[in-house]
This record gives sequence, C-alpha cells and structure tokens, in this order.
Amino acid sequence: MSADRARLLIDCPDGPGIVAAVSGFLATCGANIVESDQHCTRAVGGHFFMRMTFDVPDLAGRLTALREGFRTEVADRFAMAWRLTPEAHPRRVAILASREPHCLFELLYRAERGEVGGDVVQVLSNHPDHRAAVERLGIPYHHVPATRETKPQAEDALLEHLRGTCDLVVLARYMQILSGDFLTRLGLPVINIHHSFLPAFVGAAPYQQALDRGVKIVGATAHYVTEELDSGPIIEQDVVRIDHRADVAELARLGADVERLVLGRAVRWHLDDRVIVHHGSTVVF
Ligand SMILES: Nc1nc2c(c(=O)[nH]1)N[C@@H](CN(C=O)c1ccc(C(=O)N[C@@H](CCC(=O)O)C(=O)O)cc1)CN2
Repeated sequence: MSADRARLLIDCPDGPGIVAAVSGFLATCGANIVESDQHCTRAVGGHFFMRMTFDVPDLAGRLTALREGFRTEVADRFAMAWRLTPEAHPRRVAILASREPHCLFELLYRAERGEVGGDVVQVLSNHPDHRAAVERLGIPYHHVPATRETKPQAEDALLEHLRGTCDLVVLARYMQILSGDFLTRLGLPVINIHHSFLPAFVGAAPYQQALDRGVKIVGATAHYVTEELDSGPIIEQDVVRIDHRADVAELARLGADVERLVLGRAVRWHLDDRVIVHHGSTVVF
C-alpha cells in the first residue's frame, strides 16, 4: 500500500468533457493514474460514474489543496458528488452481532489475513456468547443487551461505543432493528447481511419464509442499512440451490456459506471505495 496512492469516486450528470477535466486536473498535479473505470446509465441525459486510482507525490502534505483544487476546478463545474481518499487512510470497522457466529467470525478471519481492507476495532453484541473468542484476538467486546422495551437505552449505549471510533459499522446477523434516530445520530455507513435474496423474504426468519414458499434457491443480500427494514441499497447478492429434501435447518446451513461470502465481498468493496450509491441503487466497480 503506497502512502502516495489515492482513490477518487465521482458521480454526476453525464456530459462531454468529464474524463478530460478529471484527468487534466490530475495531470497538472503531477498525478499518475494507475486505474480508471467508468459507467454511464444511458447514451444521452444519463448519469456518469467513475472510480480512479492515482499516485501523486507528497499526497499527505497536499491532500487539502488537492481536494480544494478538485472541487473548484472540476467538481463544481460538473455538479459532481465525489470523494478523494488516500488508500492508506485508516478504515476502522465495528461489527455488531447477535448469536449466529458465522458472519462475525468470517469477518474476523478475513481481517486477520488483511483481506477486509480495514481493521476490526471492536465487536458489540446483544449477547455475551462470543466475548472470549473475540477478546482472544485482542479485539474489544462490548455486551449491550437489547429488548423491545430497552431498545432506546441500548441504542444510546451502542452510540457511546461507536461514535468517533469507527468508519464503518457491519451488522453480522445482528438481530435488532435499528431506529432511524440511531442511524442519524451514528452518521456512518452501516452494512447488513440479510439471509435472503432480497427483495424476497424481508424481516425475521427468511429461511422459514422460503421453506413455506417452496423456493428452489435461497440466498443472501448485503445492503446498506436504512430506517426501512432490509430496503437499503444492495451491494452484493448470491444464491445456492436447494430442493424438497431440505428442512429449515438445512436451508440455514446452506445459506450460511452464502451469507459469509456475500458479506465478505461487500465489506471489502465498500472499504476499497468501489461502491457508489445513486437513487437507491449501487454501482460497484
Ligand atoms: N433500521 C434497520 N435495522 C436493521 C436492519 C435494516 O435493514 N434496517 N436489518 C436487520 C437485520 N435483519 C435482517 O437482516 C433483521 C433483524 C431483526 C429483525 C427483527 O424482527 N428483530 C426483532 C427482535 C428479534 C430478537 O429480539 O431476536 C426486533 O428488533 O423487534 C428483523 C430483521 C438489522 N437491523
């Protein structure tokens, strides 16, 4: 990982001259573009998306000036939504879990191997089950019990631990619905793994819903969390075939492998600045 490497994510109304303006600005800064990817929603009158990776000497010392120059010379001209982030910028991840362990430990395993794109700085759970295993990895574990009656107090406690200490929150089969007020006060991206192929089977017990419906595939969906349950922008999905012999335990067993893969991909892509959210959907470079 180079200290002088940065990622630039852009989306704006499509039109002529965008790529030339961005690459021209970077050239005047002495930047070398090492990766560039773009997408337009349609030929005319659409929306433009781009992800660039570039190297620029003394990035740390010039970051503020680089951002200000890009804003005034390029972004404002094209009404861009954008973010320019050093690749080496710390990406601290907090994981919320309940009893199911597989997604939590998938992320911890991947983080140990440097495959998440950030550091897991704490685990919080409404159950004490995983404290010993998490703390053996040297990661703080906070048990924050939550019931329907105590949800406001539990959310206050979660915010105490989360605000100012992390850059991304991941719900690894965390089984508490978070309030809109909590999400607003948190002010960070939250990624959830839902154990169905959304929009099918929203809410609790999707495997039982799938069994009752007689489906032939089950799946998992990683999405950004919004106040509306399981309705946030989808980042990644995958499925596995099942048949009439499967009961709900078998569905959960087969589905767990899909959940782990889908969540691992989504967290990595988010932390690699590959995901742009636009009008409730995502572009994933
Ligand atoms: N605001 C949001 N909060 C949460 C979301 C979300 O999309 N928006 N996703 C859920 C995860 N989830 C499905 O993936 C889910 C979790 C829990 C429930 C639910 O009905 N929970 C009950 C309590 C269940 C219990 O105590 O065991 C509840 O909170 O009343 C449905 C879906 C995470 N949060």
